[in-house]
Formats: sequence, C-alpha cells, structure tokens
Amino acid sequence: MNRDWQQTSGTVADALRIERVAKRFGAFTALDGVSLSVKKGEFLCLLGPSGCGKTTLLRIIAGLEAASDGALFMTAGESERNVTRLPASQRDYGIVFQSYALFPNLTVAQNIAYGLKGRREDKALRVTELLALIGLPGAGSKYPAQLSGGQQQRIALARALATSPSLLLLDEPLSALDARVREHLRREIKALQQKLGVTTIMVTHDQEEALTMADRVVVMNHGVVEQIGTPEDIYARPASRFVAGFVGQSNWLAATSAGVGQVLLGDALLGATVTPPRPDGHPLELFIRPEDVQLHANWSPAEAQVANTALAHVRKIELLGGFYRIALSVPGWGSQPLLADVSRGEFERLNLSPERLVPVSLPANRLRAFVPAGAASAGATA
Ligand SMILES: Nc1ncnc2c1ncn2[C@@H]1O[C@H](COP(=O)(O)OP(=O)(O)OP(=O)(O)O)[C@@H](O)[C@H]1O
Repeated sequence: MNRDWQQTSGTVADALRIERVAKRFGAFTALDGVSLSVKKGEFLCLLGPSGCGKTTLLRIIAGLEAASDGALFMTAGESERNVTRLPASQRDYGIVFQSYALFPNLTVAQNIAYGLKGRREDKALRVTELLALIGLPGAGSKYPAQLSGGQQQRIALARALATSPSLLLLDEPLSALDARVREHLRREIKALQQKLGVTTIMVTHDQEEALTMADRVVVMNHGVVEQIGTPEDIYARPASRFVAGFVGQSNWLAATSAGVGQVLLGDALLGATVTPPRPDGHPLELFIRPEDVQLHANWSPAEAQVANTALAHVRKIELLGGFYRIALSVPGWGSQPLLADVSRGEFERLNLSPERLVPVSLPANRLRAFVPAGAASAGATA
C-alpha cells in the first residue's frame, strides 16, 4: 500500500478534507488558513465576491496550483490519502470551466471520449450513455461550433463525468450563459448530480445559484471562510456582518447594546439576538430581512403589546412583481429607513397607502445585531 494511504476512522464519510490551506502569491495572501470538509455525495458551493480566493482554492483541490501551506486529504474506500503533493493527472476528478474548453476540431463524441481509455467499442458505448444522460442523444457527430452555449456546457459536463470521477469540480460553469439557459441548466446539473451521487464542488459568485443548488455553502471573503452552512443557515442565520450583507436583501439599523438580549433603537428597547453579548452602549448594527418585518392591519391593544412593535409612516410603495416593497420610517426607532416586503394578498389585507400610519414589528428571533464593519473586535451573532 502506498504510504500516503492510511486507515481512518470516522472520516470516511468525507470525500475531501482541507486542512489550514494557505496560498501566497509573493507578498499577497490569497488564502489564509482555509479548513473544510466535503461529505460524500454532497454538493458544496464556494461563494464569495471577486478576488476572495474561491478559484484559487478550487485550483488547489484540482492540483493545478500548489498550496503554500496546509494539507488536502481525499477518501477512497476506507482509506484517506494525503493528496497535497499529488500531480493533477493522478487525482480522481472531473472539471468544468466557465468557458466551454471543448476541442473545436473534435466532434462531440470525440470530446467526451477524450480522457477515456480502453477499447473503441467500450468508449463508444460510454459516450452514448453520457449523451443520453445529459439529454443530447443525437449530438455525437456534431462539432462544438454547431451547438449553443448551454449545449456545449452540457458536453463539457459529460466529458468531466466520463471516467466516473469521485469528485466533480465546477468553476463558474454557468456564468457565460444567458439568464434563461442558466436557470434551466442549474436544475439539470443539480438533478444529474443527485442522480449520480457524485461529490461536487462548485465555485460561484452568484448567491442565487449557490442557495438553489448547494447542500452546503462556503462563504468566503479575503481568503478566509466566513461561514459554512446550509442555504437556510446562510440566509436566515448569517454568522457575520459580511455574510449578512453579501447574501440577500437586508435592513441595517444603527443601535446600541442595552443589556442581555436587548438593544436600544432610537428611544425604544428591543429584544434581539446579540451574541456574544456586548457592554451597554456598544454600537451595533441591527439586521433584519425585509420579508421578516411584520406589518399589522390595526393598532389594537393586542398588537400594541407585541414586543418590538411601533407605529410607522408609509413612505413609498413599490410593486416588485410577486410582492410589494414598502419603505417605512418609525419615529420611535430613530426614523431610520426600514423596508418591508409583503405578498400581494397581505398588501390588500393591510389596505396600505402612502403616508398612512401602520403598526410594524421586528420579531426578536429575526432581529440580529452585529458589530459595525470596521469596528474593533468585529463580532457576529451566532
Ligand atoms: N497567479 C497569480 N498571481 C498573483 N495573484 C493571483 C494569482 N492568482 C490569483 N491571484 C490573486 O489572488 C486573489 C484570489 O484570486 P481568485 O481567482 O481565487 O479569486 P476569486 O474569488 O475566484 O475571484 P473571481 O471570481 O474574480 O475569479 C485575487 O486577488 C487574485 O488577483
């Protein structure tokens, strides 16, 4: 047995383990101690803004770039292998890049068969199987230029899957396609990945893509991992100020800490999730999604007693397709702008109109407090 292989216990559920990987380009640190593991059969997305290091991490996993520090382990059967120094050609993965990267002078069938070894008839059989799998059964004799962008990317996917690799790496595979094709292919790739159960890591800067396709999302910023979680975790329970601001729409309200689980917003004490606790008077930024802001039809005694409730002025009403976005300001909370998203049915029930007063609540379990970006001891809610 190769000495790089070792029996492991408890980690074989992980297809890939990355331990404190760093990458430096001269004096610049592109990755700063990234650790994560990918479960067998999982679809993991690396999400982050341009330059955060996600492509560099994918290239290190592929062996196309060497890590400056740290280690990578891949699992095969019951064994885990240290692949940190293994050349790309000896790693078991298929890869799809943003640009289709098909050979223009080879037919679709020849492109797919490119990495396959063995008898000609076996290869032909495998190509037919793969073409059926990606929904292009008759395309084998065509050339890439005769296919649309979306079709070419499906061929690239078939080529990456041809050798049945244990790991599928996708580097922004949809970003060169137009929106409609992109959405369609998202669903196709996800369905194919689930059908084959192939462990997949996809790089994207598109949050919608990550949230709709991934089992877990790794949010990166400036070469570090900000949060790893399910799409629901990332969206509803962001672990840092950066994640909260990067993913989805959010309201940000300046407040100060005021005791355990409480904040002072304008003149009002509100309940909020503030962890770790901050000393009283510490500046905070309150975060709440527009769809979590609740509007009430009446200012009844029952509503008045709901915690975190006050009267708001309706400033502006916008119809954004399937829902209304209502701009509010609440004098009792310092009159900072506050957006609320309500469904069309809810909008009718509320009978809203500009300059009306409407009771508004910020549910304490959806109201999260972060230390403002750039403030000392940058902290986050858990
Ligand atoms: N070969 C290189 N030499 C020097 N700097 C590099 C090299 N490759 C990447 N970088 C730098 O490392 C940082 C991370 O790059 P990377 O391509 O991983 O980012 P990314 O998150 O994938 O962004 P994008 O979506 O724009 O590709 C960037 O600031 C980039 O300029």
